[in-house]
Amino acid sequence: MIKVENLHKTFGKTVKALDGLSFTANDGEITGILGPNGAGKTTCLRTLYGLLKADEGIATIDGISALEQPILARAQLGIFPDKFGLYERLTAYEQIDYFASIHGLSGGKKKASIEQILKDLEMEELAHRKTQGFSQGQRMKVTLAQALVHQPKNFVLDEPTRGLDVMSTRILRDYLRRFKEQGHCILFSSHVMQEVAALCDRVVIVANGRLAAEGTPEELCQLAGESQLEEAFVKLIGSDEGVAA
Ligand SMILES: Nc1ncnc2c1ncn2[C@@H]1O[C@H](COP(=O)(O)OP(=O)(O)OP(=O)(O)O)[C@@H](O)[C@H]1O
Repeated sequence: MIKVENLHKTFGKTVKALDGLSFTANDGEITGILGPNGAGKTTCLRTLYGLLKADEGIATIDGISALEQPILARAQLGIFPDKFGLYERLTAYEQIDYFASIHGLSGGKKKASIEQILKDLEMEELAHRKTQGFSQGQRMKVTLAQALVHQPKNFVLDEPTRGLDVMSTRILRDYLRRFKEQGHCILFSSHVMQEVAALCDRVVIVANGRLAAEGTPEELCQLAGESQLEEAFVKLIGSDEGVAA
């Protein structure tokens, strides 16, 4: 479970990226953070990864403070970055092995974890090929495997489908649904309305660094008195700037 309470972050003297943001992402659910450009989504996620220190507030992953115990909190987290930084001279297996070692896995446990994730992602045949020349879908699978080889309970993705082709997006969506069914907590940021409506159990709408509304897509539509999430979103934040349909 990921919890954010009254999170504040100011850059320089004037840019208030987070202004008291609070929300919870539960286990067994996919939670989407939806907000226009500059709303504070990435700043919030970077605080959870331990890459940024909030000025004020609480951010916990399974009850562990990302601000006070960032390394321990980070160990409970799989992170899917917005760019796939693969080491092209290594094989897929070697890359996953490297990330497994960073997460403290070794010996038989490491081997078993790598074999499990290769099986889960149906990528055994790719395992011993160098990643140079991999298709986008294959690169995405390696990135997913790297993020999840230590079997974290929580998975955070920053605009995961940005730049992905249709096939890769489908593979990713299917995997996220399966991961959720196993009881994991999934949190992803997006400003793509269709993606959020199709995948999320709960949506957290962020605007100007604050929570504008939260609920299931249906609840948000009801709250705004609209039948489409896109219309509800525009009504709830009072603008349609920076949002993709
Ligand atoms: N390192 C930084 N230094 C200065 N300002 C920053 C920094 N990081 C973010 N900001 C500012 O904080 C605000 C929130 O940015 P953030 O990247 O969190 O928004 P976002 O919701 O992820 O936007 P997008 O959808 O465009 O990625 C913006 O005004 C941004 O310019």
